Amino acid sequence: MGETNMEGPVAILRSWSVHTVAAVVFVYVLLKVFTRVRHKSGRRPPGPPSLPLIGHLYHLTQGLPHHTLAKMAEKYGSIMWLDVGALSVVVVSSPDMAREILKTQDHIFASRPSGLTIEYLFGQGQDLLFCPLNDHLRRVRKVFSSQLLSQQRIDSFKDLRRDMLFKTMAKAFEEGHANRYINFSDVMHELFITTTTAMVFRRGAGAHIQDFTEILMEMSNSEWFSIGDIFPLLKPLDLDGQVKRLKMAGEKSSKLMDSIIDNRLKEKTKSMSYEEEDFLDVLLTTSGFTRDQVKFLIMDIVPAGGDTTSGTVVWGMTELLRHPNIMERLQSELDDVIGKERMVEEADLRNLEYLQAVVKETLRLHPPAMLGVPHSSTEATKVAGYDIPANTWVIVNIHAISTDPKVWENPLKFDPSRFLNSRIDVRGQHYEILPFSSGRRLCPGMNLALVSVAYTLAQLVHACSISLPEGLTPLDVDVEETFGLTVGKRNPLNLLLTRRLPSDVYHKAGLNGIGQSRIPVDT
Ligand code: HEM
Repeated sequence: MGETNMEGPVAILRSWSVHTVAAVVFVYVLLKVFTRVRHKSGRRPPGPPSLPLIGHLYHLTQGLPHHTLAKMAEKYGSIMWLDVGALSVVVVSSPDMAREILKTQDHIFASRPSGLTIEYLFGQGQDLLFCPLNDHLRRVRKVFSSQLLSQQRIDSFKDLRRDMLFKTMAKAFEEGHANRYINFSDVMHELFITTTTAMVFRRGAGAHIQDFTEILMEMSNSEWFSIGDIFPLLKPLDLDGQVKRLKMAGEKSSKLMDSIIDNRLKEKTKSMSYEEEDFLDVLLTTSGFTRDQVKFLIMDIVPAGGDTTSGTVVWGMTELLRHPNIMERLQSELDDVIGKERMVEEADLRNLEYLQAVVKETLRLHPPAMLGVPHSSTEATKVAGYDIPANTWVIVNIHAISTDPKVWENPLKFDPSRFLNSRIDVRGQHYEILPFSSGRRLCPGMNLALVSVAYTLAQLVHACSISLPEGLTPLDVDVEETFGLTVGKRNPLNLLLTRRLPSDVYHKAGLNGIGQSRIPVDT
């Protein structure tokens, strides 16, 4: 997902007219009264001093929010209270607090806040990502785990993942052969968006990929919250133009999805085998989903699965290039287990212990969703002795937890060996590291993501010689971040990829020479 403009609301505040200011003062007075009533009952968690009207919004616009909030937690504690306009937000930053939210009181905190993005793009949460805690959520999650993202289904896309990666590698070799560097972040982004889209529409997506990608870009430029969410009484004024933008994106995506669904329904799909079914087939044949719900669910999958996975591969490669000794150790493991006479297959992954440690360490230091996805409380409750009202937003600072010096030795050091012979895993059972979160909202794409990241990194490190642009050393590879719905690498990672294995190995694997890989799907 793209970079979110966290300064948006602040820029808008600067450009308000006299009428707007009058409206704001009115709202402020109302809010003051409202806040007093709201705060009267109960003991709130500690938090920094807040500014009139905007509350703590100011703090969230300073620097990268996951770092800012982690710093604030050092001062105010592992459970903090923030007022962002009319929104009440609790931020938790320790394994114990995460366990309380995601396990002990998961039945209360597993809902989602509402907001304009959710209202206009996802039919008030009829998708999965933004669905509140209700029967629809339980039903959708069941379909995702038992059918859409079951292990059997993930395996059925094995050849697709391999062919897409081979196609990408063939193109990169062609560039490498001509001594041209590739922008690795862009190449991985394209690989995972196209692979995920191809899983959704295995057949007939080609003509729509461009339109689909444009809509996704518009969606990923949306903010979690807009002026209308922060100050609900200003919603009708649409000061940041968010409602207009979201309405347009919603209509565009609905039209596109209608034409794709109409075409699909015209096809005869009855004789199809399990291996040929794509996500769209599964959703259309699962009884009980309305056409709109199918559309919203499809619009969840590509953004949720594409940028997170590609971002993890980019961060993994970045860290390997910064640490040549770790890269060498991984290469030796691959050469020992696979040899140099064939390419990596997904079945090999379980035998690659150091590779798995590299993936875990990458997800510890660079979880793509550093602040997860906001949860919301369905009823008033107590956490650590503090009173948390119903409808409070809850943010789990995944980054703060997995770099907490009380939990991790040398927390900022990239050191995969900390996971060798360790019982700690990234699958939501250990609250010290929660890249996929935990509990009722645990990422349903976790198994797919883990196999995709491990396979891609293994294949690239084993089958490619990877060089930095001339004159650059490992010390020049930076880890500067952007903040958005996912946290990406700010500066491009330019790389030269050439072949590392004997030529006939690529030929035997179907990676037919330079730039001539077979193209398996109609994308
Ligand atoms: C490295 C890759 C990935 C990471 C780190 C990741 C992480 C996350 C996180 C932190 C959440 C929020 C959980 C919560 O609210 O507590 C989430 C939700 C979700 N993810 Fe992933 N994800 C990844 C890949 C994927 C993939 C490949 C898919 C699907 C193809 C996917 C689909 C979803 C969906 C649909 C949700 C919403 C679940 C719900 O609200 O109940 N994710 N993911």
